[in-house]
Amino acid sequence: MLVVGLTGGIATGKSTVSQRLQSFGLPVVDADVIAREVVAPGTPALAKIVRAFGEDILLPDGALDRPKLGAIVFNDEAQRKVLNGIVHPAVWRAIFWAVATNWLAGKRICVLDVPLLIEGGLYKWVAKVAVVYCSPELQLQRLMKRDGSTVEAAIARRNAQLPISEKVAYADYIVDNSGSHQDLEIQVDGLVRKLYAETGWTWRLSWLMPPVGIMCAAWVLFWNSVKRARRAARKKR
Ligand SMILES: CC(C)(COP(=O)(O)OP(=O)(O)OC[C@H]1O[C@@H](n2cnc3c(N)ncnc32)[C@H](O)[C@@H]1O)[C@@H](O)C(=O)NCCC(=O)NCCS
Ligand SMILES: Nc1ncnc2c1ncn2[C@@H]1O[C@H](COP(=O)(O)OP(=O)(O)OP(=O)(O)O)[C@@H](O)[C@H]1O
Repeated sequence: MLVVGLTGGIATGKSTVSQRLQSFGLPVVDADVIAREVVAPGTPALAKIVRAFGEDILLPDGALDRPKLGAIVFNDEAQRKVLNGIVHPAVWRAIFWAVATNWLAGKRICVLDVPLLIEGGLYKWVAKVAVVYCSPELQLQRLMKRDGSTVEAAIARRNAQLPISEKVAYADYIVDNSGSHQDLEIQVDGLVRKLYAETGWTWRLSWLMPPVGIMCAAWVLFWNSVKRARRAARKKR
């Protein structure tokens, strides 16, 4: 399976690209969605956030007050590091399991949509890196329009990441999103063709993965039951 890291700067168009990739049937693992799931009410990560940032960081219904936490961490690097230290390990773990699941399901390609792919070092673990690019000025305009944010808030968010001009240095593929939505679609279609060409012939063996996965799971269950039986026998003696 070809694992592709999809990244870019904030609001350069990753989600728009990943929607198009999904329309071709490619599985996309979205780190932003995972980052929300791992801080849902009742999770260990949310408890740690409350310990670090105080009870005030929760809404009356117990959910995380995201705008409030955003206002803190996007204006204070030290606080952002604290939050990243809590949330990122859980996100990386969930991404690992999502990749493993797609692999066992015999998928030919798996795309990881991760805003902090470069900053977090995950780019070292993927076969190919695709960077969605647009100029910093256009990025700012799109960010303000999408989030209805002030120029100061948008700049603070943009500055919390490696500049897009530095991210492109890590790219195997650059998706230039400086034009219209239609221009972007043409580029993504080209990217999909290149990715399929990259998978070579080995993916043809991927139909083996589901039965192998089932056999592995059966083996784990069997081995656990053997261990349980041995423990029970030892207790009797
Ligand atoms: C600070 C939080 C609560 C703000 O939530 P909010 O709903 O306003 O933003 P959302 O999560 O939708 O993120 C929007 C974009 O901001 C950027 N961003 C988010 N977190 C970070 C961060 N820690 N550092 C730099 N950029 C970030 C990404 O480009 C992301 O796509 C939230 O972003 C968060 O929990 N961030 C830490 C987890 C993280 O790093 N997520 C990114 C994927 S790993
Ligand atoms: N080619 C384009 N022309 C005009 N607007 C665009 C274009 N591509 C994306 N946009 C808009 O720009 C905004 C940001 O795009 P998108 O949400 O896909 O970015 P993102 O990189 O996923 O952002 P984030 O890092 O916050 O997750 C959205 O409102 C989107 O509709």
